[in-house]
Amino acid sequence: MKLGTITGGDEPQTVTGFAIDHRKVAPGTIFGAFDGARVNGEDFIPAAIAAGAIAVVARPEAVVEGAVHIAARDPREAFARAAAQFFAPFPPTCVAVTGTNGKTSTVEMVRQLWRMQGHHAASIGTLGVTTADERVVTGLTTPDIVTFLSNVAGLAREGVTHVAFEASSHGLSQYRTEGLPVRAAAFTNLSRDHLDYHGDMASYLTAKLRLFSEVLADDGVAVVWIDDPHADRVMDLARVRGNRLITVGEHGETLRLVGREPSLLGQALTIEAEGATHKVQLPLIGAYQAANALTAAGLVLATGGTLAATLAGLARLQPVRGRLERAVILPNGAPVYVDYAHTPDALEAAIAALRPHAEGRLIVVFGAGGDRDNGKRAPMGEVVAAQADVAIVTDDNPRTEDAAQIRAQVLAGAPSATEIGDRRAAIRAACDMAQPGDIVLIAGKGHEQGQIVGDMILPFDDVQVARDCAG
Ligand SMILES: CC(=O)N[C@H]1[C@@H](OP(=O)(O)OP(=O)(O)OC[C@H]2O[C@@H](n3ccc(=O)[nH]c3=O)[C@H](O)[C@@H]2O)O[C@H](CO)[C@@H](O)[C@@H]1O[C@H](C)C(=O)N[C@@H](C)C(=O)N[C@H](CCC(=O)O)C(=O)O
Ligand SMILES: Nc1ncnc2c1ncn2[C@@H]1O[C@H](COP(=O)(O)OP(=O)(O)OP(=O)(O)O)[C@@H](O)[C@H]1O
Ligand SMILES: N[C@H](CCC[C@H](N)C(=O)O)C(=O)O
Ligand SMILES: [Mg+2]
Repeated sequence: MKLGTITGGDEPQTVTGFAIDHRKVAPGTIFGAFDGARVNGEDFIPAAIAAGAIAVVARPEAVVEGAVHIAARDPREAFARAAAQFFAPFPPTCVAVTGTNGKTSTVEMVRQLWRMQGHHAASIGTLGVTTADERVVTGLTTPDIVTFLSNVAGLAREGVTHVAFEASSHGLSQYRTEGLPVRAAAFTNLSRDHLDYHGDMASYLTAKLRLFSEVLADDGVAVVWIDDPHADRVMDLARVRGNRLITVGEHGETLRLVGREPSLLGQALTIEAEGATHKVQLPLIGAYQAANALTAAGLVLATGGTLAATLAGLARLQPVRGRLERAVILPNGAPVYVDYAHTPDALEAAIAALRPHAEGRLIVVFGAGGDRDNGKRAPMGEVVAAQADVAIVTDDNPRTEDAAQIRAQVLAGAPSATEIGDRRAAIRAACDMAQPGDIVLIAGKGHEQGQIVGDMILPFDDVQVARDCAG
């Protein structure tokens, strides 16, 4: 059904659009008034109506005068449903990925695998909206519901039939990715992050599980990286709802990873599937990239891909921007890698990925973001202090916080680390100390193009800065 008109006033009125920010309301808009982390959207209802809103989705107790009040206990959910009716149709095959780490990598790999199988595919997430032809940056991992639905509908109009999107925990708890049928949903892993927003690990997990308990279609497929300790929770939900389950990993039923041999430019995977043993040369390094590749393969199998084509596709995967990306090789032969690790678990995974390739030392430059979970800072320091040979603590998007204080909280977990606040100077110091056989890892910013200080975004690209050091 297409939502075209709204009744409740004197006569039906034509709906022209949806907005959750009163500054984006035009005549004919349906406005969603949500209580947020900073302000209460209900305070902007009069301004939205003055700007032409014809209906307002808000809690029953909100005051709506001069427009239709669509009252709902959970206005975000009700708004998402209505907006989806307005923006439909969507591509027939949409899949979602949640988990603390690996969402961006997995959706990008799914997009690539689908494309290799001849589909018109796109991915949406931290890197923006990516199609075969272009990448448009949106700013958030999961954009707001209006941007999300209009983007997905726009892709359908362009002929895209397959979309893989990231469902962040923030996005799931704020209903930013609702309303379209999700044919398959994947879980990568759960570890510490975002507790500033969710409070504790149990609530953080609950937010992620909503993808499986509510968002995944009744006849959808749950794809699970089974080696994560929280995988059982996802599988329980799938069993209760009667969803088909695809499990991947060392304990996987569908794709069982029985061997992983690092090679110079990638790794040889041995996978048991459909009663046979398959060898795949994955052109990406690190256990974590193998995990994401298998999860992506699970999603492709869930949406009609054959085993043969999907496993063959893994051997042709292109690297994901900013994820163990080799930025440069220094004149003395030491490589410099850029990775988006910004949690303790991710740092451990990135360091473990590079360790087999380092004949000498592993030198790690890292920091923690401001206005984000401060409880992850010391554990990030601990991981690097324990796993790397040289640790350099620097700044990574201090935002509105005091950068020196963030560094001190990281250093609390890595007391012997070197502190160099200026990120460019820190990267230069790491490159200067690298000897032949060493590896430099610059963690935290990956693909990011700026350093956020206060409300300014100062241009900054780890890859470019590393190249400057080499030249
Ligand atoms: C904490 C958080 O997630 N905030 C997001 C959330 O804001 P909120 O609902 O709490 O909004 P609010 O600012 O309190 O305002 C409440 C309501 O009033 C409306 N409003 C507000 C002001 C005004 O003048 N007029 C008006 O109508 C707002 O549009 C909103 O609907 O909804 C907004 C619109 O969707 C987001 O822009 C905003 O993201 C902020 C900027 C943010 O930094 N979010 C980060 C933490 C985030 O979401 N990150 C995850 C990544 C996680 C990961 O991948 O690891 C992501 O998915 O991107
Ligand atoms: N499966 C995994 N297991 C452990 N660590 C991982 C895994 N996948 C990725 N990582 C680490 O997390 C970093 C971010 O990866 P990616 O961007 O794919 O995750 P994400 O879930 O999209 O992150 P974000 O929440 O910021 O959007 C990588 O650079 C790597 O260090
Ligand atoms: N999606 C993550 C990205 C963190 C990247 C890191 N560079 C930082 O700023 O902490 C977040 O918003 O928490
Ligand atoms: Mg991401």
